[in-house]
Amino acid sequence: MKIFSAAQLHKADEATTKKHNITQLELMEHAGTQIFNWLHQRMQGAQVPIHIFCGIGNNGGDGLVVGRKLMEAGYNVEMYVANFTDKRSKCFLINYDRVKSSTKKWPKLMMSAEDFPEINPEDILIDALFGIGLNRPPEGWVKKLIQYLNEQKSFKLSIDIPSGLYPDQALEDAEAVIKANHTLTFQSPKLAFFLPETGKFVPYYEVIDIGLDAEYLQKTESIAQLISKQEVQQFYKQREKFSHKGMYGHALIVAGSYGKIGASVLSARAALRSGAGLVTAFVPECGYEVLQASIPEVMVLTDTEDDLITDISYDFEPSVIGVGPGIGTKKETVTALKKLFSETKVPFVIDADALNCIAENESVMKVLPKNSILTPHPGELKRLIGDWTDDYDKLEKTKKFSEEKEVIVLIKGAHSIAVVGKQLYINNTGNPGMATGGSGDVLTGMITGLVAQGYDALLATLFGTYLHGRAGNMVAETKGFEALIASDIIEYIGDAYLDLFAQPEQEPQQQ
Ligand SMILES: NC(=O)C1=CN([C@@H]2O[C@H](COP(=O)(O)OP(=O)(O)OC[C@H]3O[C@@H](n4cnc5c(N)ncnc54)[C@H](OP(=O)(O)O)[C@@H]3O)[C@@H](O)[C@H]2O)[C@@H](O)CC1
Ligand SMILES: [K+]
Repeated sequence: MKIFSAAQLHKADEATTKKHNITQLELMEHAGTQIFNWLHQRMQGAQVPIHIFCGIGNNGGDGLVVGRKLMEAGYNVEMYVANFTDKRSKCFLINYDRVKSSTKKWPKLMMSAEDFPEINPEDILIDALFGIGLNRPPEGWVKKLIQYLNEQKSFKLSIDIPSGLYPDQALEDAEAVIKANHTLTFQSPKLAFFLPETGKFVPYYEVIDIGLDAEYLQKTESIAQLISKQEVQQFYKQREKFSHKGMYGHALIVAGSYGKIGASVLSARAALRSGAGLVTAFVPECGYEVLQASIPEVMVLTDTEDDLITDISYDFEPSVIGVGPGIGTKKETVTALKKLFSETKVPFVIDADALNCIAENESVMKVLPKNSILTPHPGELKRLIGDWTDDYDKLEKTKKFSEEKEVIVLIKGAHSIAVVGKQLYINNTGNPGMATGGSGDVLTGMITGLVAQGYDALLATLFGTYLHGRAGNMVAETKGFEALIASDIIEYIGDAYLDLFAQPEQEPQQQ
């Protein structure tokens, strides 16, 4: 799904009204009606008090439409207008009048903190103060209003975006943003929903299709893409009946050091479970028995050193090399990596300590193979590209790094983001239970296993990240977040594949 900027959405709005000969007011009525339908379906006429807080722009206009519709349907509604300026939008004003003529009552005007209403914990709050037209942080009594609403225990529903948040710009005042329980957003999720500093204000959201011009949206290059099941279904390569293991590649996993041999076990097993035809693990001598005993399907090559990797040599042509988990950053390992990168012409998946070795040694950075897939967590990313001021600065710096080095960078996080030049692809699976040791080693193995099978670097990155998160979600369904460990993720890779094309269960037919 495409993620558009505020500017693009405003243009889409214009294109829609022009091309389809509908007015902005009709578009607003349609958008507000959809929010009303969403609420009505869930509330079924319940007389829970609903407080709607409207600004004076079009987001406020949406709030007025919702309020009018709810009142017409007999709900217990109170509407407030935060009159922070007199520059009210045209559609707001028309809807303001419509509220009066339909309900015989004006919304309550709020001019200062004295006008804040009393709210009970079981009441519902609807936030229509600011939408994507916010252009500076809320201040004064408006900021106080946001804080007052945040103090309430009531359920908070934001229209389009939690007020105070920019859709695609860094947050300036985290104290002036509605902490929404749920957000109903128009047409496209906003980039802010997926970034750590701003995503915390959007724990749950749903996209409401308000019918913006499909052709315009299709033609417009979005600022990012959200990768969900619908997208990854297209990536999947079906296996052919007359295929053999040689067709699914031979992955080499270079991982582990004394005390961290588990990392190589996790990566190698994950590469196998993802479908690599053959997997060989290259480990320090001390890892030999552990690997042979724990994964009989994996072949093992060992370094001459007992405790660490010092010289990576092998006697076959790997289709891909996954390198880094648990290897440490000792001088000898750095030298081995430099040699590997300069002498080998195969696709690489580079993770963990291999990334640290690159960041700490300019001579290794210089031989970083083009088209590699790098999978840093934020700490490793910082070592690679330097510090950033905010999430957007982080994305810009990563784009630059990706362009300069011609590599794919997967920034791991709650929503992992694959950066390929200027393009951003946002993963939509995973859960907080996956923040556990070894989870990244599993991902490295999975992406390596997919490249081995012939998926190109970008597809392998996106598909692997999706499956990793989906498998983690399936573990969480039975074990919860806390008990989830990295090995569990591997055990659910098969289920994650099956789930790609699983049909939803049919309700049993009534006799
Ligand atoms: N996309 C679509 O197709 C559709 C979009 N729709 C809806 O429109 C929304 C966007 O509406 P919008 O552009 O009128 O902006 P919105 O956020 O309501 O208000 C901004 C107003 O506040 C002001 N202002 C800004 N910052 C401020 C601050 N800190 N403190 C105080 N004032 C501040 C600013 O005025 P300024 O003072 O800068 O002149 C402006 O007047 C969108 O989110 C969605 O809900 C739907 O109707 C359906 C179709
Ligand atoms: K809002």
